[in-house]
Amino acid sequence: MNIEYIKCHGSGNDFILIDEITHSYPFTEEERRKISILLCDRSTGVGSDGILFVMESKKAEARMRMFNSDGTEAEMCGNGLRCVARHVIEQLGKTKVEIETEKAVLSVSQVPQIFEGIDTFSVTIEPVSFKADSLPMIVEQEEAINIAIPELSNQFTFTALSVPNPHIVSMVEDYEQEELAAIGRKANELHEVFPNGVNVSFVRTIDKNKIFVQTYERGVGLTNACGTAMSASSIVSTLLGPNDLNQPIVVINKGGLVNCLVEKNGESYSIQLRGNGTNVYQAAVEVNIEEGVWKYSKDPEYNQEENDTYEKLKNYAASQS
Ligand SMILES: N[C@@H](CCC[C@H](N)C(=O)O)C(=O)O
Repeated sequence: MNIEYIKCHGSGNDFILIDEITHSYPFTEEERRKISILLCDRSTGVGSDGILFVMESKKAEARMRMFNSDGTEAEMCGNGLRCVARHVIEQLGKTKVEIETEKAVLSVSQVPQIFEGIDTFSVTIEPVSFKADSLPMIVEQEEAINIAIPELSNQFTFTALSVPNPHIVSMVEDYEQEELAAIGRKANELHEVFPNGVNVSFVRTIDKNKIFVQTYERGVGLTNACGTAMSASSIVSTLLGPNDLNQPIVVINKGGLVNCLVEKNGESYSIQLRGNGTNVYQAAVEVNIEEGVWKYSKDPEYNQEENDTYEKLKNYAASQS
């Protein structure tokens, strides 16, 4: 099967975007899983954190399905949704569209640039729930806010929330990356507490309304950034840290930065996640799914200027962390 794709990223969280609206690929569910494992592999595949399948929708301008590099499907993907937002916005020549995701139809739009030269997309992250059941997380309390999870750590405390994929977030003063990786791995093996796995984030306060977030992603491992995790972390840092509702929070990550605006309506939270949706290159691959092999049928064509501009944002972000 010949598959055209765009290699894209949101804050260095990179994806293979496959447009099933302009190309009708006859993927079965099992094939989507196998293609994700085959192509996302960093040593033998194209290499990426996941695949974004852009599909027809009856409820919105398009539908996004996101598969992690281990072939599991996630309920939501914030950085990926910005890449899909850009793709659909450019295809339709609009500045605002709606995208269907597994749990909700979400508004996405093009907004003023967060950094010079960086086309910026805003995506709404909701529904948000602190109910342990919503992750699910098996715990005595109905909500797990700033609690110890001795199976994971004797040092850090965690807050659990779904946005709507599952996250636990710890506000830390300092940490070693290896500690986060070890806790992330443990959490995703602890099926008696997290039956569907969980994304694990460490949040460091840099200043008021400025945080650094790193995430061990379910189905992937440590990534440069995770959009839903930065959204979840922004909420937790308004609850437990110095950050404000309705004020843009600058979230620095290993791959760049985004802005998160946390809003509260009654008891419900939502987040406006704003950042890049960078197209790194376009290419095509010939894939034999049964044999698990692939080769380029069209070599990558890089968007040099766009990539160079993003490097400037990345360097700036590194100077801020
Ligand atoms: N990187 C994504 C989240 C991808 C899914 C996640 N690994 C999960 O399984 O929930 C983001 O930007 O939100």
